[in-house]
Amino acid sequence: MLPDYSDSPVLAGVVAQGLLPSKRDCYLLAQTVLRGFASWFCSRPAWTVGEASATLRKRYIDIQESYDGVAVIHRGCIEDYFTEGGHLGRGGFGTVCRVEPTGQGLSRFKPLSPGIAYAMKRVKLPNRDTELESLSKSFVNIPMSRMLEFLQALGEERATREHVTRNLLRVLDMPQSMYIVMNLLEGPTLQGWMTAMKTAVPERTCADLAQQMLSAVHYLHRVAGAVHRDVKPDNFGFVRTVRNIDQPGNVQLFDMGLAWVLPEKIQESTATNLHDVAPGGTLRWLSPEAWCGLCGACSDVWGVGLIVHTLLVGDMPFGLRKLEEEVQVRNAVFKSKLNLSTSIWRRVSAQARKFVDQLLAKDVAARATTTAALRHSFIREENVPPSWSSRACTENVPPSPQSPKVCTQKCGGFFPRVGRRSIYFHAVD
Ligand SMILES: Nc1ncnc2c1ncn2[C@@H]1O[C@H](COP(=O)(O)OP(=O)(O)OP(=O)(O)O)[C@@H](O)[C@H]1O
Repeated sequence: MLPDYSDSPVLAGVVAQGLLPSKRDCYLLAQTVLRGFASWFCSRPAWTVGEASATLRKRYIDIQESYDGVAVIHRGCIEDYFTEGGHLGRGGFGTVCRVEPTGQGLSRFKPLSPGIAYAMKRVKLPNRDTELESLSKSFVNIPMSRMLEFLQALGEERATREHVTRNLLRVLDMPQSMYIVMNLLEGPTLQGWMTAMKTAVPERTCADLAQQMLSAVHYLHRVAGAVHRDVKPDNFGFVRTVRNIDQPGNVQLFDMGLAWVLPEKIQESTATNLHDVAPGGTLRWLSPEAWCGLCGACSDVWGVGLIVHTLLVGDMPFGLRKLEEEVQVRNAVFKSKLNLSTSIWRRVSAQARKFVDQLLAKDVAARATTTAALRHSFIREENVPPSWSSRACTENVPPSPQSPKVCTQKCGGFFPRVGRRSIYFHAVD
């Protein structure tokens, strides 16, 4: 639709006075109309639902025929199916709340069970192709069968055992929103837990958490056939409330918002392959290859490596914690060397150091695959010392300027809270 220019001052003045327009008025009028047309023409793609966005909607509509985990409803009647029971969190892409299915919800959506509370995330469906770029463009490009395999893998009970939050249902509320119904994580996020920690984590606990995180990304790569692209402590959550630092319990990987579904599931032989993807992730948690617009299974391994480094010594490598600017972070990732021989690291076992070194190899060919990492002696419990990894080093970790509340007021905070929000950004060449 063309914009309405009838309220343009030139035209309004001419019409109001009942005068014939002068040559100058005609000239101004023509200019206004031309300018209006030009701006309409330039902004046109932003007004239309792009082809890719429309394809995505159509794919979900088609898939509901063959898969119980996808359903389409119209005109905002989600409240008929779910009762909201409190806000759980908000991210850059949506809000999450606790819900329980109503009787109507239970009879309409097969994957749900009575008497169980779930987490439900509301995401705005992309209206433009530009928004789709960083979100789920891969959904549009892969064959339908792969999209279905991905959704099914996230919906299986096995996902829970492999430390991935189970996505039971995607409800498309046309045309605006999508609701993702997941198993409810009752404990804090890994970042929340780390931030509230008064002291360092025992090495054995670090190994246990590392095993769970690797198992999650391994499942996503090998069974669902996707790369997560946003592995960070904010995207792991404890299934239950944490009571014991030695055995904090099970964590699960959630937030598949940036997951990139690949045409083929990843195997050991393709675990170091890199794919050309739309850039996306969280600044300090980006792998070296992500800065070049590339991504693969190894990029998620890098994310786990950063988390394990932080768990073991209370700080991120390469001085990342203190960096704010995109260019500084990029330089640190490319130019700073991984230093595992500082005084704080000398308190950590040799196998833990080797493990971190292999996960944070900048060259993807040298970086451990998930299979190799899961077989590492650090992960195997009998080899991990039960000692505190670096108990005496709390004073070396200044409170993060980004979380003064948690770090300074509550407990002095051992772990920094850094770089929380997922972003789309343009990688520099
Ligand atoms: N299954 C769940 N159970 C309990 N809480 C959850 C669950 N999923 C998400 N949350 C809460 O909601 C918050 C936001 O969720 P999520 O990270 O998926 O949103 P996002 O928009 O993708 O965020 P980000 O910008 O960090 O990528 C989380 O930090 C967490 O606290």
